[in-house]
Amino acid sequence: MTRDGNEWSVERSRIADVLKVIETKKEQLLLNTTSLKEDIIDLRKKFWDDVTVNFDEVDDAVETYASIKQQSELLSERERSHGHYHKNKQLLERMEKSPYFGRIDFEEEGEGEEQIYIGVSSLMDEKEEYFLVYDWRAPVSSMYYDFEPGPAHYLTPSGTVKGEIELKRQFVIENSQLAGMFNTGITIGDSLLQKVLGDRASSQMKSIVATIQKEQNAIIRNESSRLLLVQGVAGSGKTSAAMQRVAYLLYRYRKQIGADQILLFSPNQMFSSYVAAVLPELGEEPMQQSTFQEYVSKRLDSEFTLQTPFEQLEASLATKASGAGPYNQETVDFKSSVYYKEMIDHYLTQLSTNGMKFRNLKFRGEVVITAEEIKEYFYQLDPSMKMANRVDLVKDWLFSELKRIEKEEQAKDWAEEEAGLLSKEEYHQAFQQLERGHNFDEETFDDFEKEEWLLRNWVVKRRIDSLRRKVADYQFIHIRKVYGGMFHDSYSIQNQKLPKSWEIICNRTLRNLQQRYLPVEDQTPYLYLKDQLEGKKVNTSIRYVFMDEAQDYSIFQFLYIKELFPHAQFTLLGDKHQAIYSHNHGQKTILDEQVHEGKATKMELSRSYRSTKPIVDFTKCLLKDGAEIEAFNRDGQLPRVWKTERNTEAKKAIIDVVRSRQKEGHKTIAILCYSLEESKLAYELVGEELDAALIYKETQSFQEGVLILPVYLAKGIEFDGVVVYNAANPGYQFEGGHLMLYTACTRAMHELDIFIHNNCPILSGIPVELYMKKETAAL
Ligand SMILES: Nc1ncnc2c1ncn2[C@@H]1O[C@H](COP(=O)(O)OP(=O)(O)OP(=O)(O)O)[C@@H](O)[C@H]1O
Repeated sequence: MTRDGNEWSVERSRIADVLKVIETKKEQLLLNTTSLKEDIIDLRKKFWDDVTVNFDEVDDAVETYASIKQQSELLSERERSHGHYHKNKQLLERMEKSPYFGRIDFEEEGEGEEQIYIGVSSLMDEKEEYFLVYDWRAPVSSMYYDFEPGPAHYLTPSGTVKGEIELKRQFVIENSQLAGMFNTGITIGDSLLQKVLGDRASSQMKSIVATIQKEQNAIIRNESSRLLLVQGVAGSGKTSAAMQRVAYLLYRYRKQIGADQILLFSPNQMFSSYVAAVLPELGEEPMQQSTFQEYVSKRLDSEFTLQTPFEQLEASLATKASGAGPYNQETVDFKSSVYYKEMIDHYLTQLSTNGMKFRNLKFRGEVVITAEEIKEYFYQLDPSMKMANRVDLVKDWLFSELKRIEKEEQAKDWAEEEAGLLSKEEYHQAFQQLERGHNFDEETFDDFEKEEWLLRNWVVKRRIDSLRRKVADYQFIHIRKVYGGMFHDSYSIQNQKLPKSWEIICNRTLRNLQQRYLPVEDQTPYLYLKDQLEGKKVNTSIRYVFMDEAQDYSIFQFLYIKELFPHAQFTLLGDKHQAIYSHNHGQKTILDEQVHEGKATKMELSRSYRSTKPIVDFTKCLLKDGAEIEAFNRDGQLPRVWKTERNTEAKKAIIDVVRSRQKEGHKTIAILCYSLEESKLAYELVGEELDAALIYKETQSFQEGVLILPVYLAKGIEFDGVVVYNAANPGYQFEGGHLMLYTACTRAMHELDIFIHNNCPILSGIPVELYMKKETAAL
């Protein structure tokens, strides 16, 4: 299509018309907003003028309360509307720059043809009669992503609408100007995608609404599955699809759910900040985000020193790199399995008749209720009751016992003494608290005896309340000992297959518990046991849970998370080829359908969009079963493998390579290392000269420039150029190590440079025509 052709001028003039409507709507909105703003200021100023305040009689007080309530409701309604207007204004401003990106001409069976323009939000004409632009999430818009010209259909709540797409067109509208226009046959034409994917990396992920692919659209709009599994190769758009799916669900169920009812479990906080801008860009509130580790810390931090997943990984990387084999692998495998969960369930059945461990309750340094008494009470309760219910009955009994003890203590000498020795501040505090609790009338504090008695009560209560809090928090159960009970000789595990190194596992677990150290593999099982005894801490308000990088969760972790959100539908997205954590080497991941016993729907994405074709062709050869990976046809240079012998040589080579990438215009360049230790070495070698940032903690945020970081911290993120610091690190050669190298190389969008300081068997299997061998002398 030529730029001066008739079609161009028709589309240009339509854009101009739509922009006029947007302008008018903006003016209208501004007018309404101004008057609303004035209303709000006025209401705030005169808030008390319209309220009749009278507390003389009960009836007057009720009336006063009602009138305050009415006035504040009016104010908050106005404030809400103002927020709403503000959001609409932002959307209109966004649409002003680019009102739409697609068009389909659709002839519905038995009806005339309609031109459907599609954009980030819908827009009606000035009379609010017909749509100038349809929201990309509207049912009719789905055809844009799903069909080429020809027969097409879409689903509406009242049934399927069939018809024919006569034309499908894409637009590039930048700064209100038509910059490109393509009629397209296939789903979403290559030209636009080429353009989008050729752009530079950014510290914030972008939305992909204009170029969503058919297979991604199926994930985004899936409504039927309670458990959706998405296995997608590196760069296939899993995270992007997840973000658009959140936006879709917020639109589809806008009357039923809000952004605070959607939760994304992300791999780390750097990733969270990377994806945070996508939903606001689409005019939606961001969903809740958390890492599983944050949840675990909240629950167990006060009881244990917790190992972080990164510490666990580092420990395992260090032993692999030294050639000693995976650290602690059998323990990790065992404790991450469903089998271990079943073992805990079995243990719980035993606990219902014997073996529970309780703590003595101490008051002023003396035991007032012994662990033995608590145990006796517990085991005389009906054993057919759930453990958690029995524990609650014990709690109620303890509360009543504490009441009795409180009374007894009030009569003791220490209470009299302590009441007599209160400081001025304490006395004041006691007076205020007693006043609040209506424990005395005005005369009481003038009556010496009464006052003394009240103060005695107060000092006893103050002390016993801290004990009450402990009881309320179930601290009377010695969970650490209960958990450890499974690893004692006295516990007989019948008919259960245990790992070969069971004895070592037992000793190590008991030692850790004694030292109050909880490694990652014990954290979820410990919480699971704790919840079975104390009652589950479920969250019923969350309706959708997304788990990105799902291959990094153990089956046990997933089962646990699933129980935490009983009313939620789950979307798990991940890539089996990027499973770099200890618990999933060679094991089934939660992306396997079999793990979910036929209750999951699985979708696969095999096309990679992030990297250029030469990079994808190279990286897929790092995998044994990479043949299924398909590259999007975007041109680029072959990856380069640089061989350096000595550190001084490597230093110069890496600096030169990074500088030449910068000269080519690339802004984010990552030097990816095997471990944190290697990252520190790399930083020492080239950090200062390249003005690079060393990323060593997951809490650091993602920024432009040269970054030096371990591969596992770069998960889910992408860079213009990637430099692999040393692909010959022995750790990569170990079982699962090639997946780390694969993860590292697939972070590159445009350029990939790999350094090897030695021979590198892992690269020897890659056909030589897929990369350039470089000697450093060539620099
Ligand atoms: N349909 C699309 N249109 C435009 N860009 C896309 C599309 N799908 C994916 N991309 C781009 O491809 C890149 C990779 O996407 P994303 O990070 O969502 O993939 P991923 O599958 O989560 O990757 P990984 O598993 O490697 O972290 C991003 O830059 C994204 O914008």
